[in-house]
Parts: sequence; C-alpha cells; structure tokens
Amino acid sequence: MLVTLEGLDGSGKTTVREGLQDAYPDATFTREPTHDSWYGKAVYRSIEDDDADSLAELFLYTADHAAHLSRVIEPALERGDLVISDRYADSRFAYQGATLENSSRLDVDDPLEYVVDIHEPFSIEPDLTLYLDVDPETAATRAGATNKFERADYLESVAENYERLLERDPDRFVRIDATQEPATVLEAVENAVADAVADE
Ligand SMILES: Nc1ncnc2c1ncn2[C@@H]1O[C@H](COP(=O)(O)OP(=O)(O)OP(=O)(O)O)[C@@H](O)[C@H]1O
Ligand SMILES: Cc1cn([C@H]2C[C@H](O)[C@@H](COP(=O)(O)O)O2)c(=O)[nH]c1=O
Repeated sequence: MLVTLEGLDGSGKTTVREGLQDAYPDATFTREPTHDSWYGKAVYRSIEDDDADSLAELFLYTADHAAHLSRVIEPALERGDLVISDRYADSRFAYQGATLENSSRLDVDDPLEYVVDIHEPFSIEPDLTLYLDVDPETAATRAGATNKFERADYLESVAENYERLLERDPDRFVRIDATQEPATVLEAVENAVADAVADE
C-alpha cells in the first residue's frame, strides 16, 4: 500500500513522518525530492536557483520521481511493504502547476492538468494521501521562508491547486487540520493510516 503525505512547506510532514516511523517501524519511509540520488541533488540545485527555468525544473522533479518509482517505490510495493512517502506526485501538480501558471514557458490552458497528464503513463497513484492543511501564512512562517517556494503569496496559489486535487479525488485524500497541536495531528494521521491498512 502506498501512502503519501502532502501539504504546503512547513505544514508538518516531517514531524508526522517521524511519529509514523514509531507506529510503523517495518514500513518503507521515503521522500521526494529524493535525498540519496543525483536526480534529487539536481532538484535541490534548482530549488536554490531563483532564476531556474520553470519548465526545466518541472522535468527535473519528474525525472527524480521516475527514478524514485523504479528504484525505491516499486521494489518496496513488490515486497508487500507499507510505503509512506513524504511528498509525491501531488506536490508537482500543486507546486509546478502554480509556477507554470505564472510563467510564459508553457502554452497550455491549464498547467496543473498538463503536469497530471505527464505523470499518467508511468506513475502509480497512491492508495491514500494525507493532506496536512495549514494556511499559507502559517506555512511560510513555520518553514522560515528559506527558499523561493516558501513565500505566502506563492503558497496561496499552491494551496488553491491542492484544493483542486482534493476536489477531483475525494476518495484518495484525507484532509487533516494541521494547525492543531502536533500530537493531535499525528493521532488523526495514525487513525487514517490504520483505517486504510485495515481496509486493504
Ligand atoms: N502541528 C504543529 N503545530 C505547530 N508547529 C508545528 C506543527 N507541526 C510542525 N510544526 C513546526 O513547524 C516547523 C515545520 O515542520 P515540519 O518540518 O514538520 O514541516 P514540513 O511540512 O516537513 O516542512 P517542509 O515541507 O518545509 O520540509 C517545525 O519547526 C515544526 O516543529
Ligand atoms: C516533491 C516536490 C517538492 N517541491 C517543493 C516543495 C518544497 O518547497 C521543496 C522541497 O521539498 P521539502 O519537502 O521542503 O524538502 O520543493 C516542488 O515544487 N515540487 C515537487 O514535486
């Protein structure tokens, strides 16, 4: 089973992941951008570059996702592991959908749909996606505004895209109010994962 954690920067994904590691010690925990591949390193170079080409950046993230799937996710799912990924394809739909909406690099009506379509032929849809819901101001403050994505005005557009994704896929997403105390957020997440595992 593939479970993904999604949300704005600073929404608390890392905090939740650490709690889930205690509850599910045998699960495969992973993340995007990946931390242990040259594809992920290329993505982090792009994140640090305020002038990065937005279209090139989309394909860097997508290349990292392709390698992540073949090297980590697919083998773990084939072993029968519970796989929990801190960010996954929805981050691309929401973040690069927002970046490309405000750029002249792509001549399409709906950048979010374009990014979804790119993934369709090769990616795997998660069984469950936990959306840690915080407002953009709280997200930017918590994240510390250390890179170009962690600005409240940009995160506003990203949050709108996440709302579109939740609307189009209500059975896959579970919305968690991530402005609550960390322990309450973790409890809600653990309950949602336990329900999904029990239903499998
Ligand atoms: N529920 C919460 N209430 C208040 N503060 C929180 C909560 N969850 C996390 N934090 C704090 O917010 C900051 C960001 O949390 P965390 O690193 O878990 O978020 P993240 O979603 O992984 O961020 P990023 O996407 O930027 O890596 C940390 O200082 C963390 O202690
Ligand atoms: C996977 C992915 C991530 N991003 C953005 C979101 C963050 O601002 C950075 C790095 O993520 P982290 O969890 O804070 O380490 O990258 C993105 O724009 N598109 C993606 O597909």
